[in-house]
Amino acid sequence: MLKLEHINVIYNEGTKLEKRALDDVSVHIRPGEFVTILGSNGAGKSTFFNVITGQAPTQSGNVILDGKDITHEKEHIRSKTIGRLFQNPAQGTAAGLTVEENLALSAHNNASLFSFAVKKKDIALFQKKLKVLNMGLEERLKTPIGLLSGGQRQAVALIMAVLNPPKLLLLDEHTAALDPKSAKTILEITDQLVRSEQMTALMITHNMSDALKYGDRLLIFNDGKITKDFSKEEKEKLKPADLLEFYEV
Ligand SMILES: Nc1ncnc2c1ncn2[C@@H]1O[C@H](COP(=O)(O)OP(=O)(O)OP(=O)(O)O)[C@@H](O)[C@H]1O
Repeated sequence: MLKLEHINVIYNEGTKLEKRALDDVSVHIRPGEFVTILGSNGAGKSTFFNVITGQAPTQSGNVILDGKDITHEKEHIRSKTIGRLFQNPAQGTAAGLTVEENLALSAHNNASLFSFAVKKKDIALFQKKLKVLNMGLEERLKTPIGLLSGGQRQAVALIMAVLNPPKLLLLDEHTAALDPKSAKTILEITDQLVRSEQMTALMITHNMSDALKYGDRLLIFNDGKITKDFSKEEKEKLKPADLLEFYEV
């Protein structure tokens, strides 16, 4: 589904600030896999996502999505098939627009300046999708999204990301800024949506329990490399404390 072959990313090459963020990374993600990703700060996890979305320049290597080499494809083209959620829900939503206008933007694929115009038939769909969250957000379609709490806003961002299910969903510490209860709710819904829409998803987290509980494969990054690749069966035998030894300090 997604293949990265011998990816190298070096920032500030040839200067004192040179940093090899990804060091000959190769990995094959199979269709429908839900992969969790752990690693210390600076290990290269976000750069890995940035290479997939086209936001990080690669020195060498190839990115192949569904058999197509997208290494040189522009970010805005890739964003049509690759969805991404960030730690800060503000990054995925427009504060000045209402909940329904934000959803309309996603539903109409940001196709024009007026994509946020809400059509009558949209309303029923948005209410149905928001109801799944069990947060009462289906009653708040006319609320400016900036007035929602972080957890509520991230929940809407999640629905926006899967309204037209992407081929690949990248979750970049998307619950890290939320309180434990909201984080749990968002993770449960994420898991449910990934499964029901049969999406391929990659999720970066710093929470070892979540990395073991969710998904069916676990990758561990260290110093620009994938140093561990646990299958579902291997993952099921691990406890959070077992993972500490795989972190380099
Ligand atoms: N645009 C950039 N310019 C220069 N260096 C960068 C840039 N982006 C990342 N780096 C460096 O590349 C390395 C990998 O960073 P990256 O953000 O991918 O790590 P990470 O595993 O996502 O870390 P964290 O868990 O802290 O988010 C770090 O040393 C970082 O400082």
